Amino acid sequence: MGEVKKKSIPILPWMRSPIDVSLCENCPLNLVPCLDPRLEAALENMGISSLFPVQVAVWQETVGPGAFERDLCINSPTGSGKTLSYALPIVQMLSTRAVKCLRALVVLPTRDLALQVKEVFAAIAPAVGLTVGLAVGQSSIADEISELIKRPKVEAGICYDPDDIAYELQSSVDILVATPGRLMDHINSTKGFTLEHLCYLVVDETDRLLREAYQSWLPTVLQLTQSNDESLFPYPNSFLSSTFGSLKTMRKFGVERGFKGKSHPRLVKMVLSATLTQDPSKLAQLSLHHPLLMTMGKKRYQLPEKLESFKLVCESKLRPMYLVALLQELGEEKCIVFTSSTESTHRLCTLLNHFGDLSIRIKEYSGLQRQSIRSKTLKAFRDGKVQVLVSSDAMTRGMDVEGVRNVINYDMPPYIKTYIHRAGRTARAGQAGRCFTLLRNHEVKRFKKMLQKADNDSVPEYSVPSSSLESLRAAYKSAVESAANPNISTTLRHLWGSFAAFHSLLPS
Ligand SMILES: Nc1ncnc2c1ncn2[C@@H]1O[C@H](COP(=O)(O)OP(=O)(O)OP(=O)(O)O)[C@@H](O)[C@H]1O
Repeated sequence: MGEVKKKSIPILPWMRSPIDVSLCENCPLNLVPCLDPRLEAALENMGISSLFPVQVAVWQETVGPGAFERDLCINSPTGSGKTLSYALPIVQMLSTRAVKCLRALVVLPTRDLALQVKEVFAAIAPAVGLTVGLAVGQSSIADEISELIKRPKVEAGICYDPDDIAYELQSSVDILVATPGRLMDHINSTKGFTLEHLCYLVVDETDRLLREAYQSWLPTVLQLTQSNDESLFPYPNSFLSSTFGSLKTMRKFGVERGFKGKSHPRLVKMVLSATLTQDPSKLAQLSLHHPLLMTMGKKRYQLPEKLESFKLVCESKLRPMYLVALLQELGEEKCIVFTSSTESTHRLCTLLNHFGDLSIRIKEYSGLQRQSIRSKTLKAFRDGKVQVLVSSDAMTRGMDVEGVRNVINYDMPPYIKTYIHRAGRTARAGQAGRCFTLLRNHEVKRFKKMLQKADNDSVPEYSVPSSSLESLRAAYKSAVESAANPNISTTLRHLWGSFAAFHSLLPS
């Protein structure tokens, strides 16, 4: 029997002729056409003096001659400035709005990422009188509602039924940054929360958001923002509420300014990723209008220009020692260490913290932790009080921390996409950075093949001095031995299970 050929997914026709963002150059702010001077000043306050290529290209397709005619799919490397590429045109377009209502929705997969993106909007939107809200479940739902919905003043002591005044409730925000779960909570049960005026929908980290259904948030948002004649309901309100429950977010016809000759603006969609999916069935979920693909260069997978990749080949049992030796080599530089799961993150971190005095502050950053602990850790890392974060993939995608010079893959990433997102925590915004991957012998070939997908044909080997390794043996032995102590915690005993085999390698 002949070899079974892997079925390749056909590329959608519009994906075959992308706009090459790498043909754009940085553009000084004073040369950006139509940029509101108040936004120019806000950007300068952020330390930004010119727009990056992806920002210039998106500006041209939105505020510029493109005039938001097409939905945009932006596939541009990690750290290339995708957040501002959508935040700036949206804020510019909304700067002339007369009435406050929710007009832009940005959806991100994690709370930390949403907080980060909100900060970018918050740095520019107030300059033109716009308000940005957050729906991520960081505070109680009641607190979030009071941030998002403006309630009419009520005479002291008079109780009222919110249903009676629902028509008076207004949005307190023009732009909302949300995670899917909390967004659905507000759609389903927050009185006065409506998507009927929504003009812009941004789906950031698209491939991850499309992979996980999150209570069907996307079909719900698309359904609630459809403009069609049916939204001119001839039915009484009682029918509406019995049919749709509290989903009073039907888009009204003609309530907004016209858009390109139409009586109602189309909902403009912008979807972004450093590893955008090409899968037609996934993209179909977005119901894109005449989509335009924007990519950096011709290759599907791109690593940041100034990223250097290295491999360290070592025996499985010696990896903790190699890791510590490498961390010591890197000295004070901020570093993120990636493992394959939250469990191994926890185990590795526990081991590192029992490694004697390393003079390196190392912290775990994991989805198993409470948000308050994670936020504290991230702040300490940003402030330089912690040098090394140990994490698994889910928590750090899209994370932007200034000064991260190194990324270490303690466990080899399973896919090139994973490598790109991990490595992309360094070498951001045109800065240099290094990504080290610890490999076992049997992984070397697979790793080489994987990196070839990102046009990286040869990854040099990085060797840690054998003297450093030698000097760590005793500390490693005692960490392993303390793990064997029956009086210590289950976690350490678990570690002992993993590392007991290493005993034979230790000096007697
Ligand atoms: N025009 C600019 N000038 C200087 N710095 C910028 C500019 N635009 C963005 N930056 C900075 O570049 C960094 C990366 O930006 P951003 O987080 O938007 O990247 P990204 O493309 O979304 O990356 P990822 O795919 O990893 O999420 C941020 O620290 C941001 O402040």
